[in-house]
Amino acid sequence: MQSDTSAFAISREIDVAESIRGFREHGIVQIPGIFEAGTAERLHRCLIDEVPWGLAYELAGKPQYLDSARLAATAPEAMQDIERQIFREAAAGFQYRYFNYPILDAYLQKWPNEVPLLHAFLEFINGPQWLSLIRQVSGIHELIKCDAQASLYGPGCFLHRHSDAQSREGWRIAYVLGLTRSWRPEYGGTLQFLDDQGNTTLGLLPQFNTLNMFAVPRWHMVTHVPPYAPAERYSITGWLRDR
Ligand SMILES: O=C(O)CCC(=O)C(=O)O
Ligand SMILES: [Fe+2]
Repeated sequence: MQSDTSAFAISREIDVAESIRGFREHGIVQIPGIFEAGTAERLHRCLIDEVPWGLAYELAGKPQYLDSARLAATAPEAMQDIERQIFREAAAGFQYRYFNYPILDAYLQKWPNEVPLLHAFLEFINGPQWLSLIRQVSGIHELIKCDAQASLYGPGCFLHRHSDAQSREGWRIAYVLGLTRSWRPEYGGTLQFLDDQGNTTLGLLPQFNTLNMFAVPRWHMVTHVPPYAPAERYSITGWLRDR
């Protein structure tokens, strides 16, 4: 831990009591205006300008990652092949396709194209201020750490229904820090919660400087972004863990 985390300021205007009530009642809560405006702005600009996005998807149940260098070096025909495989598996079962930057992996493995602001952010959300806010809102006092990835959903991106059931890894809460401006429901990218029958129980539109957090396991997905969407859905997401 050695980054400068002073770039990050949690808003003093959060309605903590209302957030506690919401989480207790629904296991899901949305906190608008979570950071001071300058913090959100800086993170947003970083995602737009500085992140070397790679492509995340699965093949035969195994996570795949084409990092930004390999993505740029993959010939169009080879890329079409990959996209066909992604679609084939999407039609048959679980699949996802979105751009991401795995902040924790990059941090631990000291990636050469590291993004210093995101590494500082990872340290900040593992610091006392952030963890105590999340413990307070969730009532889960055993939370000890938090991982993070930056994600970008543009046209053709989606994340199929899953529940984040990884209690052996210590996953207790999933969070999504929305850093998306001017989104419309027609652009997809909605974080949908589902019941056991697959009915949508709640859909959250991408927002700017808004924190979604929910107890896991719980069925959820990110809806497909159509080819005509003129915007990109940016967020930082991860899980809060008790081990
Ligand atoms: O981006 C989102 O809204 C949710 C992401 C998610 O569910 C996941 O990464 O497991
Ligand atoms: Fe998830």
